[in-house]
Amino acid sequence: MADKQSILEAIKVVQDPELNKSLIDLGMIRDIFVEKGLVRLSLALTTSKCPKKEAIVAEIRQVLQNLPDVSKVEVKLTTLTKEELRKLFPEHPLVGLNRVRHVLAVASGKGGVGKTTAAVNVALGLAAKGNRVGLLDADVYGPSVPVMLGLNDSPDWENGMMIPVEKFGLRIMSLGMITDKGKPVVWRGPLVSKAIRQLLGQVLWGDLDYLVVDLPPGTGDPSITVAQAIPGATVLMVTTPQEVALADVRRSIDLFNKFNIGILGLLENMSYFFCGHSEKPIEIFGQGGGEKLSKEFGLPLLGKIPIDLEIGKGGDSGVPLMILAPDSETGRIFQNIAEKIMGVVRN
Ligand SMILES: Nc1ncnc2c1ncn2[C@@H]1O[C@H](COP(=O)(O)OP(=O)(O)OP(=O)(O)O)[C@@H](O)[C@H]1O
Repeated sequence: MADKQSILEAIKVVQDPELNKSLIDLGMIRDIFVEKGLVRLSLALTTSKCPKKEAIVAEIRQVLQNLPDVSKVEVKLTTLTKEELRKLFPEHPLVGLNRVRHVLAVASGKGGVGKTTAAVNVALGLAAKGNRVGLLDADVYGPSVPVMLGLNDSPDWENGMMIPVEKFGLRIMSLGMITDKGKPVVWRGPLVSKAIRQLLGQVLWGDLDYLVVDLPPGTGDPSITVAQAIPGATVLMVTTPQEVALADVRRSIDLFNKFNIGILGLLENMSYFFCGHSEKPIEIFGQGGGEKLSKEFGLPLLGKIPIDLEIGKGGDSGVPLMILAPDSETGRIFQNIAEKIMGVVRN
């Protein structure tokens, strides 16, 4: 006859997939009730938004229904209290960057070159390859990730921690989500550092292969302040092909080098355009900028992204290109960039 003891024994093999420990050892199984083949129990999760909760419940059901005299299993979901969490994990294991393998900070020499567009579509490209990906919009001048991804929600708070908003398979947080909407914010150094520390340290990022960070544009303090606040971040530098843009990018690269922040590679955006009347790409903004920088600094050029009206449409409609048309020519370029990044920064 199944009893409380045999139920506990059976569930012992079920682990929390993010913490890799038995649910029993974590104290997550409680209020077990057994009667005439019915098992009722509560599962206390680290967060109610746990992305794996259905999978955990399915595994509990499976192991219990394998017991000879269990016919029905009812699982009630609750969460661990703040005190329980603190006791279990003096430092919560899913908060901050503890379980983030790689941080990619997307930077640019100046504004408007397509840094956010690149950050969003590269993040989606990495997610499409099966990676767990977060996106942090740390652009103090104008956080535009919420608009590009059509997000209006504020993050939920639980036990004093922020839970990233989930969309298109990404875990997303934006400076725009923690400021009062419609109120302009003047970000100065200490305020920037504080806000970034909060976004990094108080958010339940969980287990991530990549956290893509949209840095503030330009060679000024904010991009360095933000990049410095993120331990182990490597930079993806976005440029456009024309000579006048290169001076700013050079300054930006020099600055990152000076602060010992590693640069992974370059992305050239708005490289060419197909007008529809000819097969020949038109290089509206000149050519060769990305290659030139690549040679000068010994950095790989990870991709050349064309001017594509679908990118603009995607940016305005809240549905980015990598969701609208992942297999279009430009979509395949982003897929290729994601593959190259995975080749350079492997787990
Ligand atoms: N390759 C492209 N083809 C067509 N439109 C593009 C392309 N790249 C960016 N855009 C458009 O250009 C505008 C600026 O892009 P984006 O916001 O990504 O630039 P940014 O460098 O992040 O700007 P900021 O410096 O303000 O943060 C957006 O409307 C975007 O849709």
